[in-house]
Amino acid sequence: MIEATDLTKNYGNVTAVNRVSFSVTEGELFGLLGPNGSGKTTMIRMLTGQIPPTSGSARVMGLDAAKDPIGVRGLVGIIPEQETPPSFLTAEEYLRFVAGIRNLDSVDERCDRWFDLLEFQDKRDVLCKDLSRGTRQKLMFAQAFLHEPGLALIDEPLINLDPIMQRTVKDFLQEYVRNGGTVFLSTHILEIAEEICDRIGVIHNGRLLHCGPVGDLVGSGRHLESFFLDLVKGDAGA
Ligand SMILES: Nc1ncnc2c1ncn2[C@@H]1O[C@H](COP(=O)(O)OP(=O)(O)OP(=O)(O)O)[C@@H](O)[C@H]1O
Repeated sequence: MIEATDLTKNYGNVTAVNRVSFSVTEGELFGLLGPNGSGKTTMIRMLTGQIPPTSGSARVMGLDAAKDPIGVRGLVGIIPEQETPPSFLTAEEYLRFVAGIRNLDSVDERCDRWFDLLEFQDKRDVLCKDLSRGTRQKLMFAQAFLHEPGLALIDEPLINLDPIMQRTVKDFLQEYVRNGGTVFLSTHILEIAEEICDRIGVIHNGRLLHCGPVGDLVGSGRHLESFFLDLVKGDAGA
């Protein structure tokens, strides 16, 4: 579903992502972990064709993300970091707007499913500008999955959600991959990765320091936190 080869992004003289290669296969829940400023958002932006790489390439669902960014965005679901829905639409109007752009059928059923699943039926007629941050995050979730994409790329999925809703979203993501979907998420919350991811990549200063199954760490009796801290601190001191 994702094949990144030597992916690199420079912003002026800052190298945000530095020759990163990895792949994600169908049905995987892959987590990209890294401290603040390590390159996670830049990586997701390149994978979704929002910004071109400086060098290297990314194939996403068979398309070159730099050469066919619109094609990629048509196929995948995306929840960008800190993005909020348009302030002048209600929650339902926004979902219908997305459904229209994506040319979806059964729009009533799709909207109802998401208002029910994430428990915000009572907010469907509220203007987005008047929604709480958590409810806006729910709406961003709904828009990303409305077309039932084969691959979803999510930047910090659980930020702003209360523990009950975090549980709902984690359960949903795990069921989604059990049913053949693929998820690429970025986070600096290690517990999320440890709990739900099949495989993790650890990025620091734009470089991928590690890529492997979470089960390997658990099997070796290590906690992700100590593994992560050793990797990142060791790299900082290198
Ligand atoms: N548009 C930009 N122009 C210049 N530098 C940028 C730009 N976007 C990101 N950077 C820099 O690139 C590096 C990686 O940033 P990025 O946002 O990808 O990290 P991140 O891992 O998502 O961080 P966080 O967890 O804090 O969201 C940082 O040094 C950041 O300051």
